[in-house]
Amino acid sequence: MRHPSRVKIVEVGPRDGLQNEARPVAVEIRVGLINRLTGTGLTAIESGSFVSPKWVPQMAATAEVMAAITRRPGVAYPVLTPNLQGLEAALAAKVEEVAVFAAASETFSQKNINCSIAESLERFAPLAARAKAEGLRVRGYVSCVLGCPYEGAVEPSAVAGVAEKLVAMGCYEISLGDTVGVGTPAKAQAMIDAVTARLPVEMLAAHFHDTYGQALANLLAVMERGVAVMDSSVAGLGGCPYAKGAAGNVASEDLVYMLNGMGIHTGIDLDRLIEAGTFICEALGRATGSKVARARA
Ligand SMILES: CC(C)(COP(=O)([O-])OP(=O)([O-])OC[C@H]1O[C@@H](n2cnc3c(N)ncnc32)[C@H](O)[C@@H]1OP(=O)([O-])[O-])[C@@H](O)C(=O)NCCC(=O)NCCSC(=O)C[C@@](C)(O)CC(=O)[O-]
Repeated sequence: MRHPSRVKIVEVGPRDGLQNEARPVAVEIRVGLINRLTGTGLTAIESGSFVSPKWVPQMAATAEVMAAITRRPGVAYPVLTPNLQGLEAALAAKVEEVAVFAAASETFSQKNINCSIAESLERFAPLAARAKAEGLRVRGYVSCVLGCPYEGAVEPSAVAGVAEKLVAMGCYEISLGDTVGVGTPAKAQAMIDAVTARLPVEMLAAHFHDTYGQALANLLAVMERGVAVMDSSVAGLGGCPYAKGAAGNVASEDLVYMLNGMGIHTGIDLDRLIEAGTFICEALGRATGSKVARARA
C-alpha cells in the first residue's frame, strides 16, 4: 500500500472544538490553547470564526483571541468567514488565511449558514476575490461529504461539484468534512475518487469527525488515495452546532501517534500535543477524547 511520506495536520480544535462547547470559553483559555499548540510544531492552527455571534456565540470573541495570541512565523492561524462582514473582521484582525464553508447537502447549508448551496457560492466568490486581492489565502470546506444529519446519504458527485466551484473561485485547498462522522473507509475512498476525477489530490484535505469511531480508518483509507492533509482536533474536542450528536474530529494525538508509527513525517511533537490537550481538558473540566492521551496519562 502506498502512503504519502509526509502529512500536514491542520489543527482545528480552537475553532471546531470550542465552537461546540455549551458556553463560550474564556479568551485567555482560547489563547492559552493556541499558544500551546503553536509550540508543538503544527504549521496550521484554525483559531476562530468571524461568524454571527447570534448563530455561534462560542466564537464571538475571535478578534480578542487573534489580538492576544503569539503568532510564530511559518504557522498559519486561519479563521472561518461566512461572508464579507466576516472577511472585514478577519482583515482587521490581520489574519493571513480565511476559510469559507459550503456543504454538499442543501438542508445542512440552510441550517448552518441560512442559504442554499448556490447562494453560498455566490456569497463566497466576492469574498474569495477580495481576500486574494488583500494577499490572503482562502481555504474551502465542503460539509456532509459522507452523509448529512438531515438528508442522509450524499452523492460523491455532489461533493465533487461543490469542491470544483470553490477551487474555481480561488480556494487553494478543499477540506472535505464528514460532519457527522458516519463514513466508512470504502465510502471515503469512493468520495475521494469522485473529487479527484475533477481536482488534483494535492488540493484536498480530509476533515473527519469520529462519531462512529471510523475517523482514523477513514483517514488511512484516503491516505491510500494520496490525501496528505488532515484536519484534527486536540483531545478530540468538538462537533458542529448544526449537526446534533456529532462527535469531535479525530483526536490530533491519535492521528500523530498513528502517523509516527507508520514512519510518516508530521513535524509534530506528540508529548507537547498531549500537554496542550491536558491544558484544555483541565480548563473545560472534562476527560480527553484522545485514546493516546489516556494511555499516556
Ligand atoms: C452566515 C450567517 C451570518 C447568515 O446568517 P443570517 O441571519 O442569514 O445573516 P444576515 O446577513 O441576515 O445577518 C443577521 C445578523 O448577523 C450579523 N452578521 C452577519 N454576518 C456576520 C459576521 N460574519 N460576523 C458577525 N455578525 C454577522 C448581522 O450583522 C446581523 O446582525 P443584526 O443586524 O441582526 O444585529 C450565519 O448563518 C452564521 O454566522 N453562520 C455560521 C454558522 C457556523 O459558524 N457554523 C459552524 C462552522 S461550520 C462547521 O463546523 C463545519 C466544518 C467547517 O467544520 C466542516 C465539517 O465538519 O463539515
